[in-house]
Amino acid sequence: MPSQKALVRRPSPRLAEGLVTHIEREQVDVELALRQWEEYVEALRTHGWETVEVEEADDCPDSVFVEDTVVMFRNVAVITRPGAESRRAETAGVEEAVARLGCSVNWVWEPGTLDGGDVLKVGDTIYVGRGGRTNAAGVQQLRAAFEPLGARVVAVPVSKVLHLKSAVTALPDGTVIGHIPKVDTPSLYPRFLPVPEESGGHVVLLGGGKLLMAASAPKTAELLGDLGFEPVLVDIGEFEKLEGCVTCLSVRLRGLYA
Ligand SMILES: NC(=O)NCCC[C@H](N)C(=O)O
Repeated sequence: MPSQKALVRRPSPRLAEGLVTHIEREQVDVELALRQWEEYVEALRTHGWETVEVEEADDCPDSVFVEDTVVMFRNVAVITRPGAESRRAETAGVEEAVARLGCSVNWVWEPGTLDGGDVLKVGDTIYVGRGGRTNAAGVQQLRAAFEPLGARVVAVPVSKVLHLKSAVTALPDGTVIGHIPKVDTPSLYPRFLPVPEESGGHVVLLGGGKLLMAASAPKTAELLGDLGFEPVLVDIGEFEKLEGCVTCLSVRLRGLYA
């Protein structure tokens, strides 16, 4: 069976100070967040993923959103240069973790900025959101890293939400899903399915037809269940207060050369 590892990172005690850009700040309950994180990790494990914890970064409030710090394609990890300066210190621990797992490591360099939340892979197509956190140089550097490996990098504008994957993700059959009011250009995707809730646009593919989704999207879970998928719901309410989604709490590594 191919290696199925997922990187996760325990929330910082300073989580409540995490960045908020597009929504009103609400008080975060750090203890509840920790319990929600543990349940999220448990859901990954239950569905066949070996979780690997990146060393905690207690001084980085947003470090739990580990997806933003690294982008994987096959065995190659691109360590990002997060668009928010306050998040740049998060990358060192992630770099160490992926190197230890045997990944080939590459980097986004100044003046490039890129957040992993802006990168959506659908087969060999890599959509990259050009928005508040990812700039044109970041997009170019991602192209340079992954196109020689056989990927097609497609840049898409993001203006309504924090990251591309705050707007859209993809089902196992490649259909892109999103809540229309939050999606800049749905016509960019060859197959697009509108969903009734904003957080319904976020799915983590667990394998087979199983989809890890936020409990805040019950109508979308019903819609996708009715299409023959198996939603697995987790409550990530404390992370949603900081513009986090199910996708951003892990990085799945499927192409490890090990
Ligand atoms: N990929 C993601 O959706 N990441 C969420 C990051 C939330 C964090 N508070 C931030 O603003 O960077």
